[in-house]
Amino acid sequence: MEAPPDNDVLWARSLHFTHDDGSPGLGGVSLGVREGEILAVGGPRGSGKTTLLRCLSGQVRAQRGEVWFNSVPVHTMGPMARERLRRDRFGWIDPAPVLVPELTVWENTALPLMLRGVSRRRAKAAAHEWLDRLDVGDRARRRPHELHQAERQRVSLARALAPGPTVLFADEPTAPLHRADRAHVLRTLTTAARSHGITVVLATHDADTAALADRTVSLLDGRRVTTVHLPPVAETEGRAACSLSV
Ligand SMILES: Nc1ncnc2c1ncn2[C@@H]1O[C@H](COP(=O)(O)OP(=O)(O)OP(=O)(O)O)[C@@H](O)[C@H]1O
Repeated sequence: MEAPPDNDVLWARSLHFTHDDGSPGLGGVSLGVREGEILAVGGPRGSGKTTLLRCLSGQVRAQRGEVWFNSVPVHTMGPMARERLRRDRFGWIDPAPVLVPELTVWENTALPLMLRGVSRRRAKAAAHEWLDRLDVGDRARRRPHELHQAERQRVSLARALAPGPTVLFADEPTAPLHRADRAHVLRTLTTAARSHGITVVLATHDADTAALADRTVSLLDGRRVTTVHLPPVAETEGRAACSLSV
């Protein structure tokens, strides 16, 4: 088994994933993610972005291929070890906010920290700090149903960032937000990640979102493709793009 390059925090080789019902998910994806990098995973709906993030974060195990985190093989870990890795080192943001309805906003935000053994007092302070940064500090004592969808998604971001994950996986994190909100939340997310040295793997089919990343890898039908922009040939033909499997 060949070990991954030292400067890649995440490294995957030839991931093949088929869903339980036989639907193809990934058809041999390889990639490396450098420490502190913000990597966008682009591609149209159904191209395999979510499946790739789930394999990289250890939520599911690819049937074939390898995933390494900081030179440790994830693909050979059992479910408990993968669960611990996700709890201690990774953060996850879903396209729609998933919060515990019975807990207040600050309790939701503090929860991952407390699960890692941080005291309630310190977890509360960190939660408030992140909620303020994401402009929802004034909602800290409310319950999720009292907030707008966009505010709930900001809380999800605060909850994912508060424990300072090594890698944050964000699956279309601004999908439920309006355009103006989207830009602000994304800037906050990328600025926070850069200033705290958090590596981000961001699934998106939105070019504006991908533009905030350091690099983009594109998927099509569960495989990596390279998008080539061709220069305009004639005024009437405009600009063209095509995708090549690699
Ligand atoms: N739980 C599942 N069971 C069966 N097939 C699935 C399941 N989840 C996804 N798929 C299929 O796997 C393929 C890849 O889906 P995936 O959600 O990874 O793509 P995506 O690029 O994230 O799409 P989207 O932008 O719509 O979220 C699609 O054909 C999809 O229909």
